[in-house]
Amino acid sequence: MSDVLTIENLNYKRNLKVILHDVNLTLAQGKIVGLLGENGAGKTTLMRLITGSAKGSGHIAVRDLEKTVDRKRHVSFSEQLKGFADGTRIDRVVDYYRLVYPDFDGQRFEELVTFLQIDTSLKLSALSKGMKEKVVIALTLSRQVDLYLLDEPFSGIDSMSRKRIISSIIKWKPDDATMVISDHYVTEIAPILDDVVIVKDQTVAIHQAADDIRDEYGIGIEAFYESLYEGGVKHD
Ligand SMILES: Nc1ncnc2c1ncn2[C@@H]1O[C@H](COP(=O)(O)OP(=O)(O)OP(=O)(O)O)[C@@H](O)[C@H]1O
Repeated sequence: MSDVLTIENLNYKRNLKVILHDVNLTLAQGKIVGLLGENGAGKTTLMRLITGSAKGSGHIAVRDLEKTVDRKRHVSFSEQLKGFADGTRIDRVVDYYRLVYPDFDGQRFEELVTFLQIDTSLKLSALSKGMKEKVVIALTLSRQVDLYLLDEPFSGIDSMSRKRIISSIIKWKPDDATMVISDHYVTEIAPILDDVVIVKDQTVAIHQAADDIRDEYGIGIEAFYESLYEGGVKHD
């Protein structure tokens, strides 16, 4: 399996404050990756750096391509909806996606809309937080790319909808694409994760296969994650 994402010696400061330092991370093709860390750890920033909407020093390559324009072409990032005015109808947003992203798959979007029970005639302003999140997920997953970045897709989402979203991720993720999902909670996504990446102390502190964590420490992902904030993990 080849690598989808390679990050080498990435550093990023904002107003002289170090936000992320010495980040090294390689993600293989076909994985579902949990990007975990507490509030303000730098998860969103890391995603912005990957797409090129934030610029740091170091190297970031998606499918060996380093130029921002190439990276944007191969990455579908959930944050992109932020640029639309509140009065925009969902179907107008979809028109925009069709126009701007040649890889946008309208058929796949229709399937997701049905599955996630979205009414596309509504304006963004008429959507609840959870509904908006579903729209973002449908749009993000409807592009055909190598790397998907979902930033906290479960915020404001009730538990039935969470289950649906998790099912949609499994169902619509292309086999050879990699999906990074950021969250503070891991309970619900833990069972579907292949890899766990933890951002702590302004860097990627841990990147391990989920199965290895279970084997090595004899505990689940959630307990492992929590133990990092309680003075480290203990081996069995
Ligand atoms: N626009 C900004 N201006 C100044 N500092 C910022 C800005 N955006 C983020 N930061 C800082 O960068 C750091 C990382 O923030 P980021 O949003 O990436 O974290 P996060 O892990 O996604 O957090 P959360 O889980 O709360 O969304 C924080 O210290 C935050 O204060």
